[in-house]
Amino acid sequence: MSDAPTLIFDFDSTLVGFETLEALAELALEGAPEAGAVRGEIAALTDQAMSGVLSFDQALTRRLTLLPLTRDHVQVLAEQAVARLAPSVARNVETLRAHAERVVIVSGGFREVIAPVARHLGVPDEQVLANDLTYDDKGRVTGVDRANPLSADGGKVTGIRALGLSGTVVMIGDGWTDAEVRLAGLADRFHAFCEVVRRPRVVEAADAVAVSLDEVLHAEGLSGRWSYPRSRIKVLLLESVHPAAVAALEDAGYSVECETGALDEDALIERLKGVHVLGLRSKTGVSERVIDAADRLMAVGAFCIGTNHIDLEAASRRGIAVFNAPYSNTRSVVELAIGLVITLMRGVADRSAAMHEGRWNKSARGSRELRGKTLGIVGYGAIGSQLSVLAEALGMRVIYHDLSERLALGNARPVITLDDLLAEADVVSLHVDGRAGNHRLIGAGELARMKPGAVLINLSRGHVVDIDALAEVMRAGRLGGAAIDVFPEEPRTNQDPFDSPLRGLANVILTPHVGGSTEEAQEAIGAFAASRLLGYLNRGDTTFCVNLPNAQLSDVQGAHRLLHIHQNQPGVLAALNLALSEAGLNILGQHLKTDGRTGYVITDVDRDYQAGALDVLKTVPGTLRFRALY
Ligand SMILES: NC(=O)c1ccc[n+]([C@@H]2O[C@H](COP(=O)([O-])OP(=O)(O)OC[C@H]3O[C@@H](n4cnc5c(N)ncnc54)[C@H](O)[C@@H]3O)[C@@H](O)[C@H]2O)c1
Ligand SMILES: O=C(O)[C@H](O)COP(=O)(O)O
Repeated sequence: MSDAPTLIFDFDSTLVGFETLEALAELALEGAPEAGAVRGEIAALTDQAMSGVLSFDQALTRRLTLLPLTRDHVQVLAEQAVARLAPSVARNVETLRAHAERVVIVSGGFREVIAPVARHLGVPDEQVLANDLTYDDKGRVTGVDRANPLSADGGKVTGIRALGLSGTVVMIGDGWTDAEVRLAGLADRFHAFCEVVRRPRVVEAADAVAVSLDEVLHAEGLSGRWSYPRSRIKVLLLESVHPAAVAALEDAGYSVECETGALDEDALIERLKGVHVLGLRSKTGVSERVIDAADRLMAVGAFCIGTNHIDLEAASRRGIAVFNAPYSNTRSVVELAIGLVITLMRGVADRSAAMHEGRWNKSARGSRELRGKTLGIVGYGAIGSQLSVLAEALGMRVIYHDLSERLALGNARPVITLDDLLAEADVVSLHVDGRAGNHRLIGAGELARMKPGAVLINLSRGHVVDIDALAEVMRAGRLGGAAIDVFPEEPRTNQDPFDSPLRGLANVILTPHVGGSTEEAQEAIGAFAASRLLGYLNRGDTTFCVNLPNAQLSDVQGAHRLLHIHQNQPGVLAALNLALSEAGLNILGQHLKTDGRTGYVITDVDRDYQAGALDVLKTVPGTLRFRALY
């Protein structure tokens, strides 16, 4: 520990995510009519002091004068302080505790607010340099103890100098007074800490810029909670992935960038440079070319059910894990399917359109109840089987056809062939997956086999129905109606035009791929897919991964975790363990999961090994990807 650096932390906007005086202003001015204006003045004074354009002493005095502060306000903030640590500090508490004897907190803020945080981190009292508030006999704040050097300009420099620190000293903070410690020669390095606030003048004066504590710990050779600073792991989310996902990934410390629309192949290749994790929905294709061009990609999150637009084989070959959200929008699709059955069987869409054009057409002709009618479900997976339950509850008879053996729910009845289903159903609803073999599963021949007047619904994938053939059948009036939500070619963004031979046809409902687009579903997908990605990034957990062997893993405890993805070929595990043993690593636990093409070995090892010992694992024949977590 003796050659470890001393870390000097600023408090406000560094260890915690707030500025003390601004937070106290919130408490002291609650409900006051002038609150907004006073808070604004305080924030401006803080900023001027932290950027070095106003002296610290002046800023402190003027801010205290503006506030009717009491001991109670200070105590309330003190009680909140530990819960308001900056995110990267909160996740590195253990590391800071382990290093606490070489941690100093220096702040122009107040000891009463800092003390609980210092205690939480195990930092001894004598290593906390801060101002002491003074009170009158009614508990009102009168100012700060002027005998304390921290109350004056240059107070941090004076306080740190008085400590007489030896060895390497590292200053970490967001303000100009922190930069001054380095400029006074009292620190060997200054990290401008920008997780909470970024001040250009401070950044310019810094030796390094850190958007998280992970970065600082990594740069200073102190093991943080993770092997690689999370903020350097770039996540790119396309197609307006729900903010819940953005928040979850950012809260965990990763750097997230978002785009609203989908990207074409060339644009995606360009945009993926340096990206570790890609998130998308159904519109962005991830081809083999994209996978091969990606220089850092380790995981793809499909924030939807379908993964047919991602080359899973190519991803497996590169050891890139692909996740989806298989159940989060199931119910939304089913509800829309039910709505479409009723809407088609009553001709609601055309009647509504006529009314909007000023035409009144009251008639029962062609309108039918769904009670007692036969619903034919093609693809009895998650959506198909859920639809079966709801349709029966509405009085429909349900038959289904699936390539695999599926449990019949309620009174639903399996039929062996698609043709049998088409011949019997009044409503045909398609819920097959997007595999290539389902291309034009419903073409002219299948449409001809449907009962005259029956209706067709496609909420699965656009390539499943031959759209030209369907348009012809609808024009000929052979079918009663059709509702199509998915198309062979779909616009990438809401600004792009849409065209289809189905436009303008009677009792044909066209929806812009919104089967799963409900607020509930999108939020659930955002949370679920982000949790899968985080499980993989943080623990190596591959539960619900669609292209690599699934391994459910707990957090790494007291060990380093080595994740090795390889081609499933004989001898890899033996070679890996030989390499581990030759590198002097002590295995604490090991799992091997394989599927037809890939193997995944998770090895927890004792933390006591030589730096560089792990490099040899990348050379084990068959290795596709290797990473270490600690
Ligand atoms: N419109 C939307 O917004 C939307 C939303 C969610 C899902 N989807 C799509 O809905 C479809 C179904 O989703 P899911 O979650 O139920 O999938 P799933 O994988 O649970 O079920 C698909 C079922 O189809 C069966 N199947 C595949 N090909 C078949 C064929 N040719 N004949 C008969 N059965 C076949 C499979 O065996 C499986 O049981 C997928 O294509 C998915 O991408 C669309
Ligand atoms: O696969 C899915 O879940 C659906 O097709 C929904 O896709 P979307 O996220 O692009 O709406």
